Amino acid sequence: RPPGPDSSLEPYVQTRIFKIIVIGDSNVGKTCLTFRFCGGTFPDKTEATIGVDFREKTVEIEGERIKVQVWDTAGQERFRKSMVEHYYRNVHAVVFVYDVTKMTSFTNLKMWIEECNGHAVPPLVPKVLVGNKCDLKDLIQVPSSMALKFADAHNMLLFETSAKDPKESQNVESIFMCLACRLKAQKSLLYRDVERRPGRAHRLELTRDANGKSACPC
Ligand SMILES: Nc1nc2c(ncn2[C@@H]2O[C@H](COP(=O)(O)OP(=O)(O)OP(=O)(O)O)[C@@H](O)[C@H]2O)c(=O)[nH]1
Ligand SMILES: [Mg+2]
Repeated sequence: RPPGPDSSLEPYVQTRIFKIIVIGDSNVGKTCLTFRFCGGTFPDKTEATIGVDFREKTVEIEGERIKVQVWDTAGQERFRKSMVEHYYRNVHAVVFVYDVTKMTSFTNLKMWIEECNGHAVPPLVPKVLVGNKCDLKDLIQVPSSMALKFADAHNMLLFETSAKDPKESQNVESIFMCLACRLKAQKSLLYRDVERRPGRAHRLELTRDANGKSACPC
């Protein structure tokens, strides 16, 4: 049967892209965490990131394919200064990382949050806190209770992870999946899509409704 007028009502499937930036001191493990999420492995050797490295992974949430675009940023000031504006432009979510074995990487979070706030990131943009290198149990300097208090005060979820330990890979996955779920649930992104592509919003909405209940892991 040739396609009739009804074919225009078929749900329009478009892969949405969520831009998630990973921020924090140099050496806390941002590159390793993003590698673990996007590639599934722990890199043997890393160099300090210069500017930004992009990694991405397509995930499926409630039947919708979503491209999670991870921006692995540089922690060293000299490698990031010309890039900062690009990091924060149209960002959908922010991951702040510290190293549980290095107190200064935790106390510096204040500075990273200030930088983020200084770039007019809307309050609706979800932010999470990640304490990395939990496999180094004997070297822990930042107690969970302290990190939790900080996360609460800043309205963020806390994830304690290890990019290195394969047994923790599920935890690393849940950082990004949790954010992707929250973003998917946010109507504002839908409206942003509407602005860019007039006429297609209705079909996107149909896709959402058809998928029923949330499969969010958090
Ligand atoms: N034990 C342990 N080491 C880790 C872990 N994650 C990263 N590392 C090590 O920490 C060092 C720094 O990791 P990177 O991922 O390059 O750090 P970064 O935050 O990207 O650093 P910049 O790019 O300079 O901002 C490397 O030697 C990693 O092997 C972890 O979960 N456990
Ligand atoms: Mg790096």
